[in-house]
Amino acid sequence: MSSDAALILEAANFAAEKHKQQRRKDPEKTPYINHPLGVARILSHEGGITDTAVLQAALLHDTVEDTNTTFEEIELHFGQDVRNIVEEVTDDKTLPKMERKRLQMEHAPHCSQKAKLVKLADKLYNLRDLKRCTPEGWSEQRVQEYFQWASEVVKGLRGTNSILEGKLDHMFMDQGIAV
Ligand SMILES: Nc1nc2c(ncn2[C@@H]2O[C@H](COP(=O)(O)OP(=O)(O)O)[C@@H](OP(=O)(O)OP(=O)(O)O)[C@H]2O)c(=O)[nH]1
Ligand SMILES: [Mn+2]
Repeated sequence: MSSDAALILEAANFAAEKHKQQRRKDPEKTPYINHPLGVARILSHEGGITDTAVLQAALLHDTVEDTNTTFEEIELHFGQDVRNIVEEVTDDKTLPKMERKRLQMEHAPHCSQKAKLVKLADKLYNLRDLKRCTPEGWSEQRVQEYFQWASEVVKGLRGTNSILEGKLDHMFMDQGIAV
């Protein structure tokens, strides 16, 4: 096996252990790990990304935000490059939700190219997931507001990967949002 494949599997396994108690918000209660795996897969299979640190960061991108994982732990296991990307895509969960949403819009244009790639794939996965089925307790209006907000964040991520941006644009247009 190539050493890059081994590094990627190590990140997948780390994320699986960290997210093991967590489920998605869909009625089926899909295991949460499906999301980071899908985000990494979008980058490799759709975006053409082969950068190992980006694929590892995609697998790990919600571990600090949503589990007891620390940035130090990420750095120890996966190095500073991966830690930096994960740090850039992690929301501060101690802030109120509206503030977190506003900060994502504000920070997006200032992210590194590697962090922008993870953010584009994260949004693409979540929007597809919203189309697949509505999370429990979400109204149609909340779904539409998520699309609207995501389109604002994606505006700040443009010029990074034309394939992913094109697919996101199709989703926004499909939803009646001008891009
Ligand atoms: N579409 C969808 N999303 C789900 C589902 N289960 C969990 N999520 C997660 O919910 C988040 C979006 O829901 P919100 O209500 O807007 O945000 P919050 O969970 O952070 O409060 C995303 O977090 P995130 O990945 O950190 O991205 P971001 O949207 O916060 O940038 C997404 O991964 C599901 O079944 N469908
Ligand atoms: Mn995510």
